[in-house]
Amino acid sequence: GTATYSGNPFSGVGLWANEYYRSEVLNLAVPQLSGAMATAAAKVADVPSFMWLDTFAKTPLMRSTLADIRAANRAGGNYAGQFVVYDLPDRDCAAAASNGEYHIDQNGVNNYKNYIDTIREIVVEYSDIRILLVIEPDSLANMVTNMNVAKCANAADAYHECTQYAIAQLNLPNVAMYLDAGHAGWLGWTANQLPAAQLYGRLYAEAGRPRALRGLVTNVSNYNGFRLTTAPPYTQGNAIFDEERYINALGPLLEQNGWPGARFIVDQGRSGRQPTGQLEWGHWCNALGTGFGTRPTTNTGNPLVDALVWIKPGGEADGTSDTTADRYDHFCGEADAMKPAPEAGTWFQAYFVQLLQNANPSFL
Ligand SMILES: O=[N+]([O-])c1ccc(O[C@@H]2O[C@H](CO)[C@@H](O[C@@H]3O[C@H](CO)[C@@H](O[C@@H]4O[C@H](CO)[C@@H](O)[C@H](O)[C@H]4O)[C@H](O)[C@H]3O)[C@H](O)[C@H]2O)cc1
Ligand SMILES: [Mg+2]
Repeated sequence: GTATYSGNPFSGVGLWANEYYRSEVLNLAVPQLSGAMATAAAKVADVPSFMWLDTFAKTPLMRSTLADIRAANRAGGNYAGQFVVYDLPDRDCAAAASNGEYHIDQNGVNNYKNYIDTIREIVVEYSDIRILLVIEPDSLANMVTNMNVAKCANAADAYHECTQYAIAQLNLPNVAMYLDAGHAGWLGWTANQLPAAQLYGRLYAEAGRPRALRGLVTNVSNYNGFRLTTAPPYTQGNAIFDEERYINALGPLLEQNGWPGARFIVDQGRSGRQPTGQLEWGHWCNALGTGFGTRPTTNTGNPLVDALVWIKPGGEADGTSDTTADRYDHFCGEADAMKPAPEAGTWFQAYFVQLLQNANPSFL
């Protein structure tokens, strides 16, 4: 069947447009639009994107999505599922907007292991389907650059233990995993490249070079171009001003630091407009001047890059702009952050409209 694979796990399968995002677009976005915008918006629902398992309560959605895919494959399809594993204890340790349900000082590591065990059960139940996994956005990248942040330093051991547990438990024949590696404006800085390569290489070796661990994913929930000819102004003279340059720099360092053959996928869901409206490269929250980007494809033009994909579902907020909220992060209050914005992960209609208006290729 489609499940087992060799080489690029994105080759030879169709990607699935899951019902969760389809429902947001068709039931939340489209009814607020009319005419050509409504017609264009409905097309977005057909673009395959990753489903975020950002709470334990959403794990049943993984099962229902895989049941949909099984039915489609039985009817002649050849679809794979795409999911984001995202529930570390003390999650998003350098920010506030996406803090999660589990806490290290409240049995968080054991809760996380139960979350992973649940996902493993579902993967085994659907061993007839190829399952493409992004593992824990923002976690390891924070271990590279934010050990000066108390919450990150305190979370380091738990992040390491939980990541190794996830890799081991999800190392299954129908799975391909990509570990989060920030983006060009994060780990692409010269000072960060080698420490990043050493951290990922060590993880890969410690994990025993698991077959299902295919490589790294970049630009999750960020807005960088994949292949630009002009450096955006906010890239501050960094020679690594797009994701391809970052990957071409990191790939060889991984080869030299214990991870030969690592491959990459890149989030392009919100990268269609370059330069974006960001005033600073580090302003990650609800950035102005962005658009839906390249539709998911394996036609990347780079042997290190398995696919360009949509990981952060465009239209779901990055964080609330309500300064009185528990999870308020000052980055969501910046001049280049769209306001008013709802809590991370909830529907942000004005942002969806911005992405649709600026989409490249256009949906209009
Ligand atoms: O001129 N120079 O030579 C020079 C050298 C070094 C410099 O330092 C670098 O500056 C960079 C900023 O330019 C920093 O990158 C930012 O780091 C933040 C985390 O700390 C990231 O935030 C995350 O973003 C995620 C979505 O991507 C959110 O989901 C998540 O919640 C959120 O926490 C930003 O993206 C990312 O852009 C680097 O760490 C820092 O090392 C700077 C200049
Ligand atoms: Mg985030």
